[in-house]
Amino acid sequence: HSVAVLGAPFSKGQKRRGVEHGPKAIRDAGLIERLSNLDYPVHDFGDLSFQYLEKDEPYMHVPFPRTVGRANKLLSGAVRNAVGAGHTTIMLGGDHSLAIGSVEGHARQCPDLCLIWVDAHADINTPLTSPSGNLHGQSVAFMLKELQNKMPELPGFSWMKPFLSAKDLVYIGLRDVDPGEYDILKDLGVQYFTMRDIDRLGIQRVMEVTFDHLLSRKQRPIHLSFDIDAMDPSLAPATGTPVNGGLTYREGIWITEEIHNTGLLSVMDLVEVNPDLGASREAVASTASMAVDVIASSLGQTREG
Ligand SMILES: N[C@](CCCC[B-](O)(O)O)(CCN1CCCCC1)C(=O)O
Ligand SMILES: [Mn+2]
Ligand SMILES: [Mn+2]
Repeated sequence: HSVAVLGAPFSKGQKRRGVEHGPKAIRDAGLIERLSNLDYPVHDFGDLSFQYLEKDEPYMHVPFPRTVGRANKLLSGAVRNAVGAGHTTIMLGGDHSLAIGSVEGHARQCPDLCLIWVDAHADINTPLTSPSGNLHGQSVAFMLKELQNKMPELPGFSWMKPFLSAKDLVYIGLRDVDPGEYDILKDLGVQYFTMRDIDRLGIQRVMEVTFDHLLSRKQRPIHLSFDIDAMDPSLAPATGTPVNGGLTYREGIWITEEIHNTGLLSVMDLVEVNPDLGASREAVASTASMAVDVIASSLGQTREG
């Protein structure tokens, strides 16, 4: 079937400028050409245009709630339409707050989806536990039904309600988890693999256990939300919250090859590429190239020809 590419140039889920240029950096690294070499039609939907609301006072210590909420409402509709049209959909961020709209829109079309979150961070703070207030560190908390009694009514988010169960989520690559997030992960019994777990088990076993956890009872659509900061900063330096000790190139590509081989990938986010944060043009180019390799591998590019 066909692939849709959707650019989401948005940055208000966090405070560092530049991540809104992520989609352009990934495209400039040759994404469309690389996908066209694979054997299905590619539809580039271009970039969404987001409204930046001028009057958008913080709620508690959460900045830009209305702007982030509105952006995700728009993105939700776009992803829902792309999936509904039969496309495997690639959302290019932009910061990780965009996963709220991407996964929500996907879930409206595919309510039985499961979510694989590849990231150095859990992004599961509530507004009450968040150390920064930044919504890119809270995306998963907005999705989970089990957390709705812990979530305040944020202005800008009345268009959605939680839609995901904790058992339908697996994390891979965690290495910078806040205390409040750790408590939530333990309380909810979320399945997660830290970089230490990957060192102990190896990435092949991690993927076997991930698919057993998510797919053994029944096959269903996969939403892959891939934060480029899951990769080691030596491979993806141009990102807002780099953390040492990340995935090797081969671990990252093993993850995406195995997800492709399930035949169940339905929507993928590739977020947090910030071309303004590379120390050199080479650093930006290697980060964007890493993003293209992750996406192409998720869509069937192989290392064996
Ligand atoms: N957990 C953090 C980082 C969120 C990163 C979002 B992502 O994954 O999309 O890039 C805070 C991390 N931590 C705060 C204390 C000092 C060290 C960093 C937060 O701000 O919630
Ligand atoms: Mn993230
Ligand atoms: Mn991250």
